[in-house]
Amino acid sequence: MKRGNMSLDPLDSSAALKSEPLCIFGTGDLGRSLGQCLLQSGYGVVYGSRRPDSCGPLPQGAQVMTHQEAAQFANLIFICVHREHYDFLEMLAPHLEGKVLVDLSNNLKKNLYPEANAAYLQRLVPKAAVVKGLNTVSAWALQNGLPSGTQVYLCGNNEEAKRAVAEMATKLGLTVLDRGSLSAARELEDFPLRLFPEWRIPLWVAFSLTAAFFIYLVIRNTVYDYVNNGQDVSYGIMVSLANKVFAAVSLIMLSLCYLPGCIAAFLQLYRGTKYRRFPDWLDRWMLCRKQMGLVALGFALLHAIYSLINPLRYVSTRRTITSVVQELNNPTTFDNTRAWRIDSFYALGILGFFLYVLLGLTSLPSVGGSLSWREFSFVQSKLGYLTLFFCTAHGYIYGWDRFLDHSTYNWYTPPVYMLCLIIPTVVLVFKLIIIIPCVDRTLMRIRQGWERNPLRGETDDLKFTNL
Ligand SMILES: NC(=O)C1=CN([C@@H]2O[C@H](COP(=O)(O)OP(=O)(O)OC[C@H]3O[C@@H](n4cnc5c(N)ncnc54)[C@H](OP(=O)(O)O)[C@@H]3O)[C@@H](O)[C@H]2O)C=CC1
Ligand SMILES: [Fe+3]
Repeated sequence: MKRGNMSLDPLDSSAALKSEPLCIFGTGDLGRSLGQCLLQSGYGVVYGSRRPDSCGPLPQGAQVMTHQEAAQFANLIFICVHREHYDFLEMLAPHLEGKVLVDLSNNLKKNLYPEANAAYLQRLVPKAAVVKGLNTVSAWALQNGLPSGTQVYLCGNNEEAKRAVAEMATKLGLTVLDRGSLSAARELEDFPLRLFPEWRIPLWVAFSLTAAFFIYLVIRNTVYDYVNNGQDVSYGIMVSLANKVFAAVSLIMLSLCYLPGCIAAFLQLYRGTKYRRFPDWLDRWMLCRKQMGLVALGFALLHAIYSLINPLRYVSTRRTITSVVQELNNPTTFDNTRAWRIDSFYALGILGFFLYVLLGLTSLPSVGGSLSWREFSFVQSKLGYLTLFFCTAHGYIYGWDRFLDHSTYNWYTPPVYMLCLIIPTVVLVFKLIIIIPCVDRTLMRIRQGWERNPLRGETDDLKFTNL
């Protein structure tokens, strides 16, 4: 490494930064993985370490020296050290003057310190240009190859410093989002601490529905049988009853993926414009539709597995296979209509489940990304409604002629398969209304920017939504 080749002019042009080595302080997990990526992308890497002679294996081609020496070799320095150990940087401050310091640190929990780590670093080394960023990628992901287009965030007060870091990140295959000045650092540091934010509502809905249906079924089936008929059917809780709950939750959650789209369409029709904000609750609901659908798919999968073992249990506990075969072969006991009903019930269930899986697959970024916008919206909207239709029909055929039979209403309560058909039916009826040609035409015009009452401009309320 020739020192004579490089420019020590701080915040030099990014081209100069690229030709000179980049420096990494810290030879831990992140430092090593980042160094390896940078070397693979053609950058030279020099490590600054407390113990340059005994710091463990480093990526091939990297050099290691003391912090002070390493700092002289580069203008861009990645700080891969925990914030708790930043005090050594204060002593180094004179050697870091004018350098770009990239703060990658994260904390163990929110609001652990009164100021953001990057702001603290800036305070320790006031004459350096601190850029906060890249802290959302893990050492593991760097080592195992980042999926192309992985988003990273940057913020900092020095535009040129940010540009240099952004250029380097782009070369690593990352997509950079500039979040503004260093005051955004705390927000960036909180990103890795988020715990499934988009999953919270779907999981909460799934948990609540499961608990409610489970309790409801235990009371109206198990307890009812015990009290009224003196029969102990509590063994059914583990499979039959659970299977009913999974089916109901899955169907309701699938319909909840499509209900907000219908509500939004009616709102746009009512308002006569798409340029007004949806209520916050509707926005939040729409943002978690994908997760809602995946949770619904999970429950459908459970329902499919439980349904497969359910008849086996039935045969082994209540009847023998021979008796079932005898029943089927006896023309006096064989009911053709019932057979049609059962076969249609299974066919619709299997088709519904197949489409469900297809929907789930296209929501994977690697599959969805390979589809055009039209293909994606065809699968998610048209096939989605078809899935909902099949699954709802599967439920209706299950009920068949029992909807009007008063003996199914134990303690005057409707069975779960009826309850779980309410929302899907409402959604399908809404959709039918929306696709009536005159309604559909008006909605299309609104979505293309037409306004019924253009003078009523609510410019601060602008919202462009593609449903
Ligand atoms: N690991 C990860 O996936 C990610 C980590 N981060 C952040 O990167 C930073 C480093 O994480 P990680 O690499 O996992 O941590 P490690 O503990 O693996 O490495 C930290 C490195 O800091 C150096 N160090 C330790 N103590 C001191 C000290 N007293 N003074 C100076 N340097 C010291 C050491 O290097 P040496 O012995 O060479 O001096 C050590 O290897 C943290 O702030 C973390 O939040 C951010 C995103 C992802
Ligand atoms: Fe079913």
